[in-house]
Amino acid sequence: MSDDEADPELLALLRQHLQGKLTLHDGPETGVLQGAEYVYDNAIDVAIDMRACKNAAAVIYAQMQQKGYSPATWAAHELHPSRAELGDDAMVAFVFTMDLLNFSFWSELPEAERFTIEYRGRRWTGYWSLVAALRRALDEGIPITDSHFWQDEEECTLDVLRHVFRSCTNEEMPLLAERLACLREAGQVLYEKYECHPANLIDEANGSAAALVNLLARDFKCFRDEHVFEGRRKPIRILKRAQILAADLWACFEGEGYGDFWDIDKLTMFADYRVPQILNSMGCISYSPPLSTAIRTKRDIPSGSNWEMQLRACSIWCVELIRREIVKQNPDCRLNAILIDFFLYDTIKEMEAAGQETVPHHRTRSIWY
Ligand SMILES: Nc1nc2c(c(CN[C@H]3C=C[C@H](O)[C@@H]3O)cn2[C@@H]2O[C@H](COP(=O)(O)O)[C@@H](O)[C@H]2O)c(=O)[nH]1
Repeated sequence: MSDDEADPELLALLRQHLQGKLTLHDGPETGVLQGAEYVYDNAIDVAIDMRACKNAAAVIYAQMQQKGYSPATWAAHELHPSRAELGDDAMVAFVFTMDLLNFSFWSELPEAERFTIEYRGRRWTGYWSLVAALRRALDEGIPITDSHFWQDEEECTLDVLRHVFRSCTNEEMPLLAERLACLREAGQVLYEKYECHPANLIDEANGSAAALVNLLARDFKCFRDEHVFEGRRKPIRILKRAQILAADLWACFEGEGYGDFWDIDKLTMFADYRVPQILNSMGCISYSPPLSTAIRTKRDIPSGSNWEMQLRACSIWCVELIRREIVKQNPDCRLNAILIDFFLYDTIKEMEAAGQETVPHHRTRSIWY
């Protein structure tokens, strides 16, 4: 075919698109948003306040504009390593390891006694303690981001992991044995299916964030964050760490190379224990009296329970409604659920640091978030 003859198949696709018959954004779906809406439609303990969401949309958008929120915000955090520092493949391995273990840092101990990592002369807690511990391990020559190491039962032992995550207080990192199990499983799957390199997983997703999320949920039990809701045959997919892994890659590679996903806007908010907290403090979601009491008295809310599923799924749906409201109020804006989520997480952490938390976050201990 000479250069000036267009490919008939391409012409047919173009014709369908122009006739509105083909949304070029077809492609893999994760099903997370649909499941979140289903739970919201059947929730009785969590409600969404549309007026508060409209107000929140305006406030969030204004502050995100003012702070210039963009994928580059990720690398702006002083503790996140940069691509330049690590190189692309080591950066992928770091982000993969980080989001494999990115769960359950909360503690009931006072600030001075809770699990804390000392690194570069500072004390890091919560999510940042994970980032600090991984960087400290690499500085110490421990190959904590190498999947061969994860599989080596002589080298990568629970005691070595205790050393990697040693606290400068008496409290051990929560769920340490579970974290070792995640590393072991991921090492095994990467060995069996992806020649030991997470970068091969990204290549397999072929530029689709939804496909990457689905591959993670399909091949790794420890990423398969899905739970039965009210006996429904199909489990509800939340996939928080699988989604935040795709989002962190997109952000740290600023949408290029290993972070280049054509469907990145399909990802939803990451249902953790911090964003529901700020949504509740902004009045966007509210709780039934029993659930509200359970959260305010810091009672354990079991993983996969009806209350917990409502909390997580309604938060996902609430952020989607805020996102739609932001787009309605600012038609040309390019914000997606990821950047709104990152902003909400960072904001509640600033509020926590300033002692301005008005409601506690909910207490669920699990490997999912
Ligand atoms: N939804 C959502 N959840 C997030 C994050 C992050 C950090 N992301 C960084 C990357 C870009 C952003 O700008 C952030 O700087 C951690 N988490 C989750 O929160 C919990 C940790 O809470 P705490 O113990 O208080 O630090 C735990 O479940 C963890 O998985 C986020 O962004 N969104």
